[in-house]
Amino acid sequence: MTEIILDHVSKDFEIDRRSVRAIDDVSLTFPSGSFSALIGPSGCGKSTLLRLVADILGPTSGAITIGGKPPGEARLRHDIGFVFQDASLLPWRTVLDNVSLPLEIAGGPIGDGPRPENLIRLVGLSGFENAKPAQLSGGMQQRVSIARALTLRPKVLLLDEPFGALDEITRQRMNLELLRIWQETGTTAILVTHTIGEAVFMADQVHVLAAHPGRLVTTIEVDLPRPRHLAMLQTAEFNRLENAVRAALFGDELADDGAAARPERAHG
Ligand SMILES: Nc1ncnc2c1ncn2[C@@H]1O[C@H](COP(=O)(O)OP(=O)(O)OP(=O)(O)O)[C@@H](O)[C@H]1O
Repeated sequence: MTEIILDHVSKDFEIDRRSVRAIDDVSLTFPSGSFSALIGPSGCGKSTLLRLVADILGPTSGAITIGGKPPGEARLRHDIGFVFQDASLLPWRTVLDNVSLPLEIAGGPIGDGPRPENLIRLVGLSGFENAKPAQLSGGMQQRVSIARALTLRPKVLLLDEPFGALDEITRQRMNLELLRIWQETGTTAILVTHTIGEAVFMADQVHVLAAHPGRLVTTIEVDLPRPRHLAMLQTAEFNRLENAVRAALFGDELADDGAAARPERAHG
């Protein structure tokens, strides 16, 4: 069981000797093996929240548990895989050597962890084991970084806008691949995204955040069946869910825009 629980978590940063509240009293549960999305305007604390779960940062107040234990323990057990927006591969190492890097740092395989060659196959890069990052497209580089994040068989996969820099078509393909990999590995996944459709397509729950200070607005349950298919993007149910996320993101602004677009009616 790798349920992630945030219990009244707040995070302050010191900027110019001033304290800025980045996360304000967020309580969230990410069920074991679920796929969740975090969406919200720039500065609402999405990346900070992921970094708190990954134990890169500590909360100012409140508590976080991963499978009932503090994030520091999960990190030491290599239970957390992190994929960043930038693939951040080592340019002088081959695909295989980049994927193997966490094993080298950890000093060898952890239990019955997957072999790097198998992970490269899982992310669809068989035949590119000896390529250098510069010889790969952006999408292929992100596949390598996903394989690298899975090398130590993490129970938690944190994804900070992993496909933000990719074109729409590649992005959709990568999302489908990511869902396949997630279902095969059974991790608890949290995806940060700026795209409403992506959040709905990928997740079981979409958590909508607001900024200044970063806080939870609402959670939208996505009950679309799995596995997800691209055809679902065109269904009325998908549209309804997108609209629900949009309404939570924009709130009253949506209604105001509607009034502004109908000035003649507004004036009778
Ligand atoms: N290391 C830091 N030091 C000081 N302030 C920080 C630090 N990291 C984040 N912040 C502040 O915390 C707030 C939330 O930042 P964060 O990067 O988590 O937001 P975000 O929702 O991921 O934004 P974006 O969508 O633009 O990436 C911002 O006001 C930011 O300035």
